[in-house]
Amino acid sequence: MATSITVLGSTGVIGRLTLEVLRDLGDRFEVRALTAGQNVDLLIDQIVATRPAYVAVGDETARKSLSERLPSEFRHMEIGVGTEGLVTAAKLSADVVVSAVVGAVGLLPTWAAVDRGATVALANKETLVAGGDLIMPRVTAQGSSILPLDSEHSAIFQCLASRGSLVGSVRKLLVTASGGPFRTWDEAQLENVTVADALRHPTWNMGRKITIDSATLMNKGLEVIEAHHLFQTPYDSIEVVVHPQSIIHSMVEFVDGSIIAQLGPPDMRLPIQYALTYPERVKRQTSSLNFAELSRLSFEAPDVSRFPALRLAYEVGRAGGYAPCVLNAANEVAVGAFLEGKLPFTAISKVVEQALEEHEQGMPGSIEDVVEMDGVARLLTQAILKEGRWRD
Ligand SMILES: NC(=O)C1=CN([C@@H]2O[C@H](COP(=O)(O)OP(=O)(O)OC[C@H]3O[C@@H](n4cnc5c(N)ncnc54)[C@H](OP(=O)(O)O)[C@@H]3O)[C@@H](O)[C@H]2O)C=CC1
Ligand SMILES: CC(=O)[C@@H](O)[C@H](O)COP(=O)(O)O
Ligand SMILES: [Mn+2]
Repeated sequence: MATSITVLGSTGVIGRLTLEVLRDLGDRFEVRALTAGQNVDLLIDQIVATRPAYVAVGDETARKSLSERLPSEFRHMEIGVGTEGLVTAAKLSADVVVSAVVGAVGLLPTWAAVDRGATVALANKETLVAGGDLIMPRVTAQGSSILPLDSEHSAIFQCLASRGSLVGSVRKLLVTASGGPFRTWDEAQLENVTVADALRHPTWNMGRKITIDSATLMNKGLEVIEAHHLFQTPYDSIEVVVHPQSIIHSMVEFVDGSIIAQLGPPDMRLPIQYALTYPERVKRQTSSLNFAELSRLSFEAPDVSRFPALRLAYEVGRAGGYAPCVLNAANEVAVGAFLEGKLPFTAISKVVEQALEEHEQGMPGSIEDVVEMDGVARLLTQAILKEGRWRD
């Protein structure tokens, strides 16, 4: 019988690659539901190609546009809207939910999928950053599982899959980072970064928000928190290593000093397929890495003085409570402002730091508390931007 699958964020970079991998895998999968934000044209193509039972879009305007333009044979389809539509999609009885929306909008649908014991293939790291302390125990309680799609976490997952003894054998996780487009830029150059500069990632082709996060190293910070939750590893045992070629996707050092690394070309179809077919490895038409041509793999330490977002992420991870949720929400707002040309690049982490200084401390008791704090932190960050308080 085919495995049923729901893709949240099917019109994004990861969503599109997921559908490509599913197409290549043939009839072992069937699509149950798809969700998009605003890209109705692409969603219509995806509906025609995969024939889901349910779809959802970001808002009422997108719903109206979709229902008017759907080919007649799909006119009967139920179309969900907004967070409610995402949650409905996640609750449908698919075996696997690919969580590939961007941002904390993924919190409630990812929670809904976990809550019904589904397997979640997780790209949406913001959800785990904001709500990981509640989500991971829920995964265990509900018999759900989270399979990482993020390349570094897939790499670590693959390294751990090959270890002999499970408990206590890991010394540290080594999370690799490309260093982003500004790895070699000095502080004066960073003051004059343009949006186009920041969107030019050296090794990966990704959505706009994560591309900016890679440029500030916030992406690596979010990934450290993600690794902490996924692999139940203390922050002192998670190290970031800058590796500009993005060939080693991460490594695990074991207590005997041995290190296992996962390597491959920078192509997200690999971790996506690994999660979807886990624990099987299925043949793919890919070219092998040519080590003679690669010639050099290099490594350096991250510079948290030029890229303070990474330091902030370690700090909030260690602090716990609402702090990681606030960091994430403030970052989403600040990155949005940068992309609109309203905030300098170097101000992104200053805005986040200011929001962390001003926010209310505390511990969320439920996922709804996290969603509420996400909203509060966004309003706080907008006020910080409006009043320029990040300059203080
Ligand atoms: N791209 C990559 O290589 C990697 C991405 N990730 C993570 O995966 C996630 C997705 O990244 P990526 O695919 O690059 O991002 P994209 O921006 O390309 O895609 C985001 C998806 O989310 C949808 N979306 C955005 N906002 C909303 C909303 N408010 N309501 C409903 N749907 C919404 C978009 O819809 P639409 O386009 O129709 O508006 C789109 O389908 C992120 O969390 C990212 O950090 C992790 C590792 C690698
Ligand atoms: C493909 C992927 O997993 C991204 O998260 C990638 O790692 C971003 O690159 P950086 O290492 O530059 O953040
Ligand atoms: Mn990654």
